[in-house]
Amino acid sequence: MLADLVSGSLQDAERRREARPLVEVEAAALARPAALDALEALAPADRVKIIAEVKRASPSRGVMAEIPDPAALAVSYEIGGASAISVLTEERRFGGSLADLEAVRESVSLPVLRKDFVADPYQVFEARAAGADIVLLIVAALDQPDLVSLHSLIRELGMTALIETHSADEVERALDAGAALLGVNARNLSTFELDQDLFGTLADSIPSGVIRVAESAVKSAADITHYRNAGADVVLVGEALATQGDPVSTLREFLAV
Ligand SMILES: O=P(O)(O)OC[C@@H](O)[C@@H](O)c1c[nH]c2ccccc12
Repeated sequence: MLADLVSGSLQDAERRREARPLVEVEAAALARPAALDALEALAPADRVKIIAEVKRASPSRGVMAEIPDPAALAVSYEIGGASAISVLTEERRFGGSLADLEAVRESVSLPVLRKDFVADPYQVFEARAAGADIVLLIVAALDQPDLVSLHSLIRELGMTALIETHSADEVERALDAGAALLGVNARNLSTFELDQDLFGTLADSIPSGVIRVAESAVKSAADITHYRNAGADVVLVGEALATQGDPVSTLREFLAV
């Protein structure tokens, strides 16, 4: 399933590349104002930080939120106290787009994360051209040389990689690749099963100095507390915020733990 998601994203990138060749996207990426410093925005603090996600749909849940105005949702996230905004740009199963990311970028002053199945340098240049500050790299979707080279490119463009893992081996690979912002996804992207305790199991193997991000499976403030107690510096929340009528108060409640 993960392989299908990656190949779908790559096919979509190929289609966009026909309309807009790499040289053009590269020029647009370099013309952007410098990326925001995500490591500073997400640095460990005496309170938990939240990356709030603009998420319409997922393979496991189907369509969950219409989100006619992703920029307005992102503004609510900023008002509610989020430290960064994640935008799904995967089109086929998550219903996102780079246009969503650009709209969000124009409307908030927080770092913005491109959440997609990135496996080709073209997608990294696209992310920067659209104004992303952070790019997700999923260890399970990449071999080690690609993980290392995509991470280098992300840094060369002044951005930060959120390197996502789902096992002890993957944490080791992320650290070998120089991860400074390391995510543990509670959801297995091949089976879609959730394991909310995985973060706690792996947290000790992440050295201090690396920002620890717990991803997925937050439904209530108690889940934020669960991750915080297990050592999370940052929690990434999608569905619980995107499907909420009042994301500002939900976020404030999540941040009050
Ligand atoms: O909606 P949730 O359970 O709060 O999860 C958000 C986020 O962690 C999830 O969307 C996600 C984590 N890693 C991913 C990789 C690709 C697509 C999506 C994801």
